[in-house]
Amino acid sequence: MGTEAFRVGILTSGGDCPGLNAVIRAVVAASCQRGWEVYGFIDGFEGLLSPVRYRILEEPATAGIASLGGTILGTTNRGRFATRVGLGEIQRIPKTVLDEVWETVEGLQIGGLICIGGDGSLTAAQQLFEAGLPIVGVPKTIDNDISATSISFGFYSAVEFVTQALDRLRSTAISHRRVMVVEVMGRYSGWIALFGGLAGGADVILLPEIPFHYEKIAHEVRKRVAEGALQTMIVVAEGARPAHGQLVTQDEDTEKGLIGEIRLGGIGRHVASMIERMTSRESREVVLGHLQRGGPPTALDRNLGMLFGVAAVRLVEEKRFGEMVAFGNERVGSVSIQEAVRQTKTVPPDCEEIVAARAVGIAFGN
Ligand SMILES: Nc1ncnc2c1ncn2[C@@H]1O[C@H](COP(=O)(O)OP(=O)(O)OP(=O)(O)O)[C@@H](O)[C@H]1O
Ligand SMILES: O=P(O)(O)OC[C@H]1O[C@](O)(CO)[C@@H](O)[C@@H]1O
Ligand SMILES: [Mg+2]
Repeated sequence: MGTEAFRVGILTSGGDCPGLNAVIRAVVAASCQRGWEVYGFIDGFEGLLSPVRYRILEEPATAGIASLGGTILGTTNRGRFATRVGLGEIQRIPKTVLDEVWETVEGLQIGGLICIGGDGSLTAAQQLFEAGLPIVGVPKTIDNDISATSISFGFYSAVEFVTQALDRLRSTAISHRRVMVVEVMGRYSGWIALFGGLAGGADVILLPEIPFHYEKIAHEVRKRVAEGALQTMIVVAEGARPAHGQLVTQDEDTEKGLIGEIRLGGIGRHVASMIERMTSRESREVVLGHLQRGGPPTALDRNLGMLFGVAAVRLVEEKRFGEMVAFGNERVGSVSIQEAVRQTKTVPPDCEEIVAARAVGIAFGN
């Protein structure tokens, strides 16, 4: 690296996620070990545009942040870097925006820019790399929808919260003999619904990957009532939809001109009202929403964040730009960002967890 101070940039982009601060902490600590300076850009890629906003991250100031939820750098999934606006739809970042990023990175003499983001932000990072910028990617997602890494931080923190929420909701559902419909995040992937639903003892799990039939769910509820069950717990992924129906979305942001990914949400209410109508069992819906993303990371997610941060610094040191840290074969390695964002990782309908769930009587509405 030579003796002159090397400067690395870091940013967090997309929805926030438990474990981001653990990555930031590891990047700062590992960079300091090498005598590098770390510039943390504020509010994701937006901080690279005029007026450029960054903080110089020093080692002592980041000690202890790994246990904190959110990101000390701020993040956004709205603005001038929209690349994904629906399942499989990719947009190009305007050249004027790419040119401005170039000027910032060149002007500040950033030798490597570590972009921590989900599938959309990494698609943006790939476009910056193609424009010649020294980009290294770190996958972050509560949705677990990034292929090429078998695991990413944030997911298990979200699953833990869903599990605890189901434990609580069951006792009130039992007391009132109700059907409880719990809507969870995950966008177009059902991982949070599946893993949270299994751990939390759901009776019915509705996934984007398995279009459902209301009649099948109603049949399940009636069967359970006939068998003496006091409650039925239904977990529905925000991206789940009936076999002959549409995704339920919240379009207000797009109407307000805030460009970014389509917002999903609202299917829980439809399921609860249909099931109440079809079975005459009182039903309630609960949307867990951003509670799944907030709060401190689990121990696993802190440690994963640390491993990913250290690996990202190593990629910068080795000038392996265009690569993303990835977990596979029980170790941390890397893959090209291009490869990593090519496909959304969805739940295979015949995966081990679903086969096991069916074996213990959990229904999927199909
Ligand atoms: N500055 C930005 N301007 C516009 N869109 C952005 C910006 N930064 C990220 N995005 C968009 O936000 C979306 C989500 O980002 P990303 O995939 O990184 O996060 P995520 O973990 O999937 O979380 P979420 O999808 O909830 O934001 C993507 O569609 C991406 O294109
Ligand atoms: O911050 P927002 O725009 O509400 O994002 C919500 C989305 O972000 C995620 O939390 C993470 O991708 C999704 O599960 C959810 O659809
Ligand atoms: Mg995403």
